[in-house]
Amino acid sequence: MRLRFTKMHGLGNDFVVIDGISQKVRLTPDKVRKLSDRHFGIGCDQVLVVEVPDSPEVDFRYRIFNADGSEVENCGNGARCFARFVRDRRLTGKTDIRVQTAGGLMTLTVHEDDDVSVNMGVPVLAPEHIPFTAPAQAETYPLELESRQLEISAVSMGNPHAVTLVEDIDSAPVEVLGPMVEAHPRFPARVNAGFMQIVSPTEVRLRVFERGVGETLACGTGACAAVVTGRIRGLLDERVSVHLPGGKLEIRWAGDGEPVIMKGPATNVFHGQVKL
Ligand SMILES: N[C@@H](CCC[C@H](N)C(=O)O)C(=O)O
Repeated sequence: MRLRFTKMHGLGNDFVVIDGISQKVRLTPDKVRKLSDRHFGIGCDQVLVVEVPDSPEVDFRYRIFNADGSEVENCGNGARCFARFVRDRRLTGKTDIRVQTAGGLMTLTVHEDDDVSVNMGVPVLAPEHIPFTAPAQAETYPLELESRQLEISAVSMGNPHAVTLVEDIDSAPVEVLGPMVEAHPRFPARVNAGFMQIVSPTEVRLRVFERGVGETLACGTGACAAVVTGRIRGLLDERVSVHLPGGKLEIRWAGDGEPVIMKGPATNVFHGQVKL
């Protein structure tokens, strides 16, 4: 099977994006791992597949696969790249695009400057829906690791996130704690592990150890989750700049019951064909 693809990235969180409308795409976890491999494949954090939606009320469905082959519910940077992909390939002429993912519906807006805004939906805090094992919903939860206890906040942005506050993001042991949090038994579907340094009420620094990938240069849903948890803890304002290793995202959250809005870039790298 030969597939046309586009390599894209959102702040260095990189994707192989495949048009599953004009070509037949049958991905297995093994094929996703091959495409994602940085030595023997194209290399990416996630593979995204654009498909015809189930309902005429939305414009597209897009599916998200982590580099380890697992299919997941949501991807913020991927959503922005998806929006640019369907516009650039003229799969739609709309500037407001409605898309269905395994995590729910999203609306994306492509701006004149090519940045994309995404309505990421209302964050979910009920532990059983994250999913996270806890006796009751709380702002923070103690999480026992082998060597120490962390104080985490937990939220779903369609996909699960645990966020820990750190003093200094540069020296935070993300590569050690990240895998322990990701695989913690209290997160039955595993979890994306974010580490956030608060710089001011309008500015944070963030590193994310992503479920199914490892540490990435940026995580869109992770940035939304970090701002939601920081707001709930009374540490952040409504509009926050999130500085990730790969660049900056603007996140807005008005609070309880409101959707999170994310704005940032989406970049084409190259087009190609691959034999699977
Ligand atoms: N990079 C993404 C998140 C991708 C999915 C995540 N690894 C998961 O397993 O939930 C983003 O920008 O949000």
